Amino acid sequence: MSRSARTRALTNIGTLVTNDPGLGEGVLGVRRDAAIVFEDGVVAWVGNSADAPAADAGHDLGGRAVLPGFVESHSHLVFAGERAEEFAARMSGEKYAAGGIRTTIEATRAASDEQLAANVRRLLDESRRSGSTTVEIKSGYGQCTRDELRSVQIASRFTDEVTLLAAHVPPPEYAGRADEYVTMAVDEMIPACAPHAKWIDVFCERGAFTLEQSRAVLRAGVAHGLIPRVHGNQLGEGPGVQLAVEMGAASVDHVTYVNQADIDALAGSSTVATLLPGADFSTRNQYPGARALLAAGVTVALGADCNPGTCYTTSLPFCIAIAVRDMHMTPAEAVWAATAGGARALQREDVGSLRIGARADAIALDAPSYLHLAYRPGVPLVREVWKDGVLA
Ligand SMILES: N=CN[C@@H](CCC(=O)O)C(=O)O
Ligand SMILES: [Zn+2]
Repeated sequence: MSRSARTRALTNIGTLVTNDPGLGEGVLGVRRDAAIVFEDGVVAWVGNSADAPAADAGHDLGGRAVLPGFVESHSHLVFAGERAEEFAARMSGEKYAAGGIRTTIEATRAASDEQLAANVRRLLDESRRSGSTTVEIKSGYGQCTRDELRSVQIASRFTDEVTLLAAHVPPPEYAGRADEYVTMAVDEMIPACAPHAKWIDVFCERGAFTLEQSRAVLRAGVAHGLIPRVHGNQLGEGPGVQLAVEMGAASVDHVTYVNQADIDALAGSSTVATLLPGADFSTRNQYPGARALLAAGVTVALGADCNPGTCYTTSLPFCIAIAVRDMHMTPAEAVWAATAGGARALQREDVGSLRIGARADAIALDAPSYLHLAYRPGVPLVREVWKDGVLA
């Protein structure tokens, strides 16, 4: 199939997930025996395979499933080194503590720009192979102006969804002086980095930053044109969810330990709850209460949260399998959360669905239905990935 074809028809699709209820059944807008046509990088036509219009290039899916590409709304790809020993110790009973982040700060500061960029490229390629076509990338392993600045600059070479994680954990030179670190971040780091980012993020958690410190960081980001998102309620109950709602954050991520007031606040807000079950898996944490959030009407996204500490996977299919098996989400809820949910968390309307006019970002599975993503855990089912209508 030519890469320069203007129109491409994908025919003989066994199950097509559109995420447009107007195009098919249920919230996933599922159609059987379907076809889809991409034109100039966007979705131009969806219908029955037998009715597919002529196109410059054709692709027979042989009954396989086609879905929107996954929208990964939470990843920490700018780092050096790894922490396999820390993981092994956890599996022998050690508890995860935010302080482990400092090991990666040290390695990241010591790495060259080229090494950091090569690591981002490697992980993005891995992520693409498991079906992610839009990926948010956070900084957060620099924690000083020089290293946060180069982190967001490197991230911005690869994605428009760059997050300045200005306050991840106080770095070693600010040990016991988190307030002073926040003052530095507000006065110096955020103004320097903001032109290279879209989002501002903070780790509001015991062992990281308090409510007041986190609020100050988010406010400084907003003052420099960034949109807030929050890491919160990962390791215990805390103020992260409420802060996210107060700030009108796009998402609050982790949301593992919440009370009814947190759920109610989220339900009455536009803040997405982004659940990261891979992190709970790799830290032997409890899983988030997805059913309670969904029952309250909260918008739920799923992210893979690739990072060297809590979760060294880029695989959203793996997270979908956990969400279904252990968090009791239905396969349809989990697939929606990893596609349309991720798009909501990034405030994007052009990705996360295959409605007419959406970006032609799609994946084909080596399976007849999206159900197999949970039914066949650990199997590399993503066979083809189209980005902007072109086979990647
Ligand atoms: N929770 C904070 N940040 C990362 C973990 C970072 C690390 O341990 O290196 C997360 O999303 O899980
Ligand atoms: Zn994170």
